[in-house]
Amino acid sequence: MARTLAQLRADIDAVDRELLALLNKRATFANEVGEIKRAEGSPVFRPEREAQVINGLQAANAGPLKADNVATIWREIMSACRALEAPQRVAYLGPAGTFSEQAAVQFFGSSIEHVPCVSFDEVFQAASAGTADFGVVPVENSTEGVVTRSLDLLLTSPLHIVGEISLLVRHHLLRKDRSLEGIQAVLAHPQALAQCQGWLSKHLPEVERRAVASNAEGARLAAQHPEWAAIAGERAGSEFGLHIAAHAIQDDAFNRTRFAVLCLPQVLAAPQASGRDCVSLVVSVPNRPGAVHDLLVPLKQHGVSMTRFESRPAKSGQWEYFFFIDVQGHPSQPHVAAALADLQRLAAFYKLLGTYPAGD
Ligand SMILES: O=C(O)C(=O)C[C@]1(C(=O)O)C=C[C@@H](O)C=C1
Repeated sequence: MARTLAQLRADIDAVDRELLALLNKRATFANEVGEIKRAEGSPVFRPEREAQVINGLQAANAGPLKADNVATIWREIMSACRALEAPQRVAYLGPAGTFSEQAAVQFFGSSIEHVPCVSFDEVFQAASAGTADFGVVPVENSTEGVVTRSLDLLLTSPLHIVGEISLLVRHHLLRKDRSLEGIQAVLAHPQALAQCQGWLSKHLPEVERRAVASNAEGARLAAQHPEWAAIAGERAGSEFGLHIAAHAIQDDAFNRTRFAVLCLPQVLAAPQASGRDCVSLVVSVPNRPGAVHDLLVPLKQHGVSMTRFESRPAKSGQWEYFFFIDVQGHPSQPHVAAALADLQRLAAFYKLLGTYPAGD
């Protein structure tokens, strides 16, 4: 005979008690791991280990839970266990409600100490000076291309990249009012204004577009000025009590932003190989014909795939460029190590930005 709702709920309660006991048992082990790490002076956060745990569980998952849900649940479990070992302070472009905050929480789980900053420069500063253990900054958007300030800061910063996360970015027009009537200015971060320019030109062609330090800052101001609207995500809307006057106004429905997770090498050295890794580097070449082509030859020769190639002016006034390159693999793999060594030999300037488990 089929069980009743009350019986099923009693069964769920019993399973929850078992899960709770098991989770606490797991947390006790993590605490012990924390003691060993403290004695060794080794880092608490081990992204490659977390990636292995999640990949292993997804492979073993018999369902009906979906693989994505397994990842989300264990990311939170490991976040809570990590916080017991030592709280991890994470800097990002604030205030509360930004996509950067969402990226930080999605990457580290919600058991972190938030360090909201007013600019990307301040995020780099916080993580370099030790006010935060990690920094999270956007590096690339699928509509607008690279986030130039982040790349410029990476070039000279002592921080290195230890992880990446990509978010689907949906921008809404947020306002005290639900209508588009009487809007005098639209406030957002310049990146968001650029990502929504098609919609703005069509629906609010006469309205001033005002750049502010972050989308959440725009939302905060729009909450105080009913004649202003902000472009931001849902998180910022609920944070500041705004309505969505127009939904998903970004020009590209699949608009994504990739964030880099940064820290000092003393906080966390390059993560070990997770099985699906990425290496980011920046190089420059002498200003002569064929130099860029020559630079890429070692990658082909050693069978290393390049997933990104971006140029930034070197600001020397000489039409010289820095090239930001991502390749697949880990330097512990001989073909990757050989390609990187050749690249380093050919480049006038070479800086390894980081080696980390590849994001989604
Ligand atoms: O295995 C470790 O090093 C742990 O500290 C345990 C644990 C986990 O909860 O599984 C927690 C934090 C680390 O980032 C990796 C994994």
